[in-house]
Amino acid sequence: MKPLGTVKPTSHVAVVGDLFPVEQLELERLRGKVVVIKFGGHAMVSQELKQSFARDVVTLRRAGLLPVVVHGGGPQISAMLERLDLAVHFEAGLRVTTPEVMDVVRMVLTGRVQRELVGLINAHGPFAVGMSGEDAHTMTAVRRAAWVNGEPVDIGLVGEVVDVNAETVRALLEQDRVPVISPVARGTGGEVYNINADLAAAAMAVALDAEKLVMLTDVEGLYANWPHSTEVIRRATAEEIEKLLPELASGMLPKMEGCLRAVRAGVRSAHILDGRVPNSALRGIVSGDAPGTTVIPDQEARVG
Ligand SMILES: Nc1ncnc2c1ncn2[C@@H]1O[C@H](COP(=O)(O)OP(=O)(O)O)[C@@H](O)[C@H]1O
Ligand SMILES: CC(=O)N[C@@H](CCC(=O)OP(=O)(O)O)C(=O)O
Repeated sequence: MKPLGTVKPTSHVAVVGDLFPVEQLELERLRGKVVVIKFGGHAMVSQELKQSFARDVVTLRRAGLLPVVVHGGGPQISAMLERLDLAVHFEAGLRVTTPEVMDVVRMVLTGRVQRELVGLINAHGPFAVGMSGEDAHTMTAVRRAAWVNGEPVDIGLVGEVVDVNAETVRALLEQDRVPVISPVARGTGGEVYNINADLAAAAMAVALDAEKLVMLTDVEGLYANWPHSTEVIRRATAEEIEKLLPELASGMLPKMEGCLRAVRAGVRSAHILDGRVPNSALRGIVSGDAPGTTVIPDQEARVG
């Protein structure tokens, strides 16, 4: 198989010229490397932000990086469930997913959110190809519980990714495409599972041996002692995040678990970025000192 690093960079777009020299250097360093970008549903708050995200992805691709998008859509699923008079219920940040809810999850994620992002990216050229984790056995999952106060709670058709077949994604990258992946997975018996998008992005980053995993959300980063304070933890090791996990609530729990798993499994760094800020994906990826929260492997902290 052709190494992914041989994909030729195409021409830069204007915004690359606006980067600081140190950012240009980082962009150069990341050429041919995979960056997995998780675009959270809470960061998709306006058309301008979605368009800015799409432009960033195309800029990265044109600069020779290999961006892979894993999208969320939690608020969009909840809005549709409410319209359909179906219950919206989470346990430890994971949606309780009945078979009826699963139909809505699949419909909203793959049929709507993914289609919209693909359309926005492709306004710049034929880059994006949408796919679901179900396609070509890309993500295989087993049913999982949520852990609440140390006890397992049944949350229905929610899966844990146990295998990623990244060949289809790699083939798309080799063709200069940008894969846009919905967090839905297939079970070994053909059943369909709802996967938290942060954990799906982390599994994809590990399988693709990504250089960076970035997660765009609706806060500046991981707050210490939230909700009492909004002081952002700027940098933490995997070990430090592991200690914090039991204190974390709602959507931040799977996000930090995803960052932890990714850096423990070889991804060089994981970042929580404020997706409400235009160009946050591009700036966060090329900045030497990314805004938000950066999670690094334990050994890196010992070295540096
Ligand atoms: N320690 C924390 N720091 C920051 N946000 C937190 C923290 N704990 C919980 N949260 C919540 O997590 C939310 C982000 O997760 P989530 O709602 O799942 O967003 P997304 O759709 O981007 O995945 C924040 O809006 C905030 O309400
Ligand atoms: C199991 C589980 O909770 N799945 C999520 C999938 C979407 C998601 O994670 O979207 P965000 O990243 O926007 O939160 C859900 O149903 O909301």
